Amino acid sequence: MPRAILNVVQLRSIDASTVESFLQGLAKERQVRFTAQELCSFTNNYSKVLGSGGFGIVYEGEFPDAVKIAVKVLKRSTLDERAKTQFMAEVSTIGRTNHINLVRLYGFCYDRLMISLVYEYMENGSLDRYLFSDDPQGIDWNKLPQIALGTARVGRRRNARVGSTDSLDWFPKFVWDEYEKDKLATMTLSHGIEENDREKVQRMAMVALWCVQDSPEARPPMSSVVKMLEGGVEIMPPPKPFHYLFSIGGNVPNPRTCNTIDNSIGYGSNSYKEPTTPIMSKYEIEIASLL
Ligand SMILES: Nc1ncnc2c1ncn2[C@@H]1O[C@H](COP(=O)(O)OP(=O)(O)OP(=O)(O)O)[C@@H](O)[C@H]1O
Repeated sequence: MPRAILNVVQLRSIDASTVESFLQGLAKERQVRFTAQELCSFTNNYSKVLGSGGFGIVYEGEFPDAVKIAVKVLKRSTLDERAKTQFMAEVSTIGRTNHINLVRLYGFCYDRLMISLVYEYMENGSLDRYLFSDDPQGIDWNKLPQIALGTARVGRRRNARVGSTDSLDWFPKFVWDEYEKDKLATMTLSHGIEENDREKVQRMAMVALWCVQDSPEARPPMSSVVKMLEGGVEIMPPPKPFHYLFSIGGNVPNPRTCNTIDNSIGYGSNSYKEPTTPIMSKYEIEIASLL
């Protein structure tokens, strides 16, 4: 039978209800705004808690087509400017991000009763569970650089939570102290890191010290972080971070006079000035590359 006729026969065998349900499925896929009632039904009245974070509680749920979801209900008490900004930043990524290393945001609810974010469900929970676990079966030193690299690849901007100290935890300061004393190698040794992983660990520590510079301007863009983590470029010695910790009132290093990592890894000052909207310039997450 000629191919064209075969196609017609095959098309005819698909009945109208199949097409209708296919179209309804598509329409559903595009729904990004949900009502509080819909979320209540998807989560079976918020019956299963997956965990909680700084902004609220995360519940397990399921769309009517059985796709599993995680619904983060933002706490009313934390709905200050910071939470609202985070909400808008997250919502602004809908439809713009599709990356293997990013949890997909399916949609949101924003109404009188609640503000929530609806995410793709992660079967294995969150990364921090593995990063901070003492389980020897956890992540090894081969996997960790891959995770760091994957994370760096999805971002374009610098690590720029200016003024935020919640993630410093003083381990970075300890790492700096060791680095300054030229004792990074000893530090890796004392932490039981095996010989063949030490170079990787030291490289990651150097990149991390660049990423936690006081001044956002002094931090490398993610494209450079990727190159440094990949090992294709020499990592210049990072300037001293956390100046405010070392000397109250001390001078924050001037990024323009800091050690010019720019030249060594080939990014110029132009990349700092891309035109974006204010919300994007602060929060944009872009597909830097697909693995
Ligand atoms: N998409 C998801 N799939 C499965 N579990 C999730 C998902 N998102 C969050 N969780 C679970 O809920 C917990 C809390 O997540 P949440 O994002 O609120 O915390 P967080 O990472 O501390 O973030 P925040 O910076 O908002 O406080 C996670 O540790 C994880 O166990």
